[in-house]
Amino acid sequence: MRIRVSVRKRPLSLKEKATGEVDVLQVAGGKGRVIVHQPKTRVDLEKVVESGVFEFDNGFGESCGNRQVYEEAVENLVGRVWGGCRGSVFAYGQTGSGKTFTMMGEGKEEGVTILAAEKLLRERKRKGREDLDVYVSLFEIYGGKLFDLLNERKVVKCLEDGKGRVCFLGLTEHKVDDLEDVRRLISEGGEGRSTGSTSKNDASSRSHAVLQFSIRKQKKRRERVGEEFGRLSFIDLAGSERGKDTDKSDKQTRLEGAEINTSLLALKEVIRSLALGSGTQHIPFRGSKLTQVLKDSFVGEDSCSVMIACVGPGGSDVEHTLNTLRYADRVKERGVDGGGGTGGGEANQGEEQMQQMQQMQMQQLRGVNTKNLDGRPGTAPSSRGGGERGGNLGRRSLDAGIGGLGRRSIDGGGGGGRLSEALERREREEKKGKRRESVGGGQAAKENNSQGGGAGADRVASKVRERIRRRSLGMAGGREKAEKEAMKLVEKKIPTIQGGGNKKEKKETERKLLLKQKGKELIECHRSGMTKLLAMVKVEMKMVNQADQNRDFLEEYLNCLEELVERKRDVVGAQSAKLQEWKSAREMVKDMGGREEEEEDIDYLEELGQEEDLRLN
Ligand SMILES: Nc1ncnc2c1ncn2[C@@H]1O[C@H](COP(=O)(O)OP(=O)(O)OP(=O)(O)O)[C@@H](O)[C@H]1O
Repeated sequence: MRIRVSVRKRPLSLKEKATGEVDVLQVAGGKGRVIVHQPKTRVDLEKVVESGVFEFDNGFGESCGNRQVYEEAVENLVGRVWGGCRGSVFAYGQTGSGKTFTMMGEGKEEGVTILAAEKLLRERKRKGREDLDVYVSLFEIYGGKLFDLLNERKVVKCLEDGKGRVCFLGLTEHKVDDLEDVRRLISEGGEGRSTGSTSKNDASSRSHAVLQFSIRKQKKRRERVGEEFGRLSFIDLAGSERGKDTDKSDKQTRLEGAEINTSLLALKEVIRSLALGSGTQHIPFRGSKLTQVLKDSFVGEDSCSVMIACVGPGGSDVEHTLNTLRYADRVKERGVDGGGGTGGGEANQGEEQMQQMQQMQMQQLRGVNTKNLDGRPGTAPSSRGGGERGGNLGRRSLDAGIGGLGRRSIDGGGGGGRLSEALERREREEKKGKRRESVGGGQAAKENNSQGGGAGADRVASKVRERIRRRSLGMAGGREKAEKEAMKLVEKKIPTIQGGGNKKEKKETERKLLLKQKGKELIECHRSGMTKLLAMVKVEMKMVNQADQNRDFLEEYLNCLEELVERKRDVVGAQSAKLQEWKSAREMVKDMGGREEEEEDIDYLEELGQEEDLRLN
């Protein structure tokens, strides 16, 4: 599996220009080098600009059209489909960053999907492959379900055949002979897509849209459809967003936002696992509908993918832009050959995987070839800073410009800065004799108490213990009450099941069931997150000890730490997405006059989430 990663910057919109937005993004001459300038005010009120440099396979500035994006990033993949390849092109980015514009086009600017269709149809003629037909299907993934956008939004099932290949039950495929057919189908399907409004985009796509071109052999007698020869999927992912972007939106939009983020995290997790593993590695394709659908594009020797990371240039979006670029950077680093795993059970990724990751980091470090802006071999690893206590690495005053900064200096340098600050703090605390252990989740803290677990970890552990105690008391003393409540719920459900309940009751019951389901998912997600964190803590302990004993290990240590922090963010991100889903479901129940039965648990989880955030920051 190979992933090419490109970045596309859109121009400032009229609205942004009117509000005086500053362009903080520079794409250097189509080479794939992207520079982000992030204005900041330091604690001493000095204004500084942190500049970060990222490198990708391609970079497209605001003056590049869709055709250039297509020719440089996608065309090659289209050609490979005629060799039987299963490929995918996916656009990732913040809401309003230009994903739909790039994929589907707008006005006279044709999207890369149309341009790819043009080549597919042209090649068919040129190669004289009239024995093969081109089919188009278009569906969206919304709320964990698939809807056929070319067949009145009928529900489609995503299954696997005996050979482990993904197939779509109930999805209509439309044979196309010319480009007009494709244009018509795309515009027809686009009308049925779920859209909503966020603070960043008035017509935001609230679903992942998947346009598939299937190359099929002509069907033989008795066959319903011809055998598939190759497949090319274009995925216009729903916008990644932060709670802030949807905080003024309605519950539905927030619930959608949480689901979108969950599936994007699952996609990242899949790519990460693919790059880590050999064939025996578990790949969590079942983490979301999106990853189940994309499975074919990621496994197998003939699979190939292109990611187009879309970014906005505005200063107010710089956090988003950095998030997108970091996500893309991870995909690029990970998206290498190998990754042939077909996915087994939903096993937890434990210590073994972390060790593999550690090894891989070291290998990467040995082969690292980072350049400074001027093209000279750089010193990025050391500029990541721990050894130099580089709290200010990657920071320059406005006058100083950006020259000479290492790659990913915001990410790396800033991270290094945080690390060195933390090290300094630790030293200070040690001197005062009140060093606090700052690693580990609740469970981990419990286990690590013998190693001097500090107040933060203790607090989490005591909360867990308190919760377990309260639970057990409730079970011992309140069984009767619980049974009564269960009966009440069943009684409420009976009229609905018998079809005799009124609409309101039915809705209320459905919402309560949804709330219960979301609660269950939240707790499962929390539990698996804790297991992952625990595995990470074990690796961290080893790393810290090694780095303490052997200073030569410091650079490897910093790289591993960076990876660990990223993984912890993912775990916390997944937990807060699930928490958000649960909260939206709870609000829906409250609206119907329902009671909050699990408030206590959630207060606890919210607090835990805040603890995690504190620990990561
Ligand atoms: N490269 C570009 N050139 C000119 N205008 C662009 C470009 N990219 C995006 N735009 C404009 O920006 C706006 C938002 O773009 P678009 O709808 O494609 O964003 P999106 O990433 O798909 O958002 P969402 O995830 O919310 O659906 C549109 O009005 C579009 O015309």
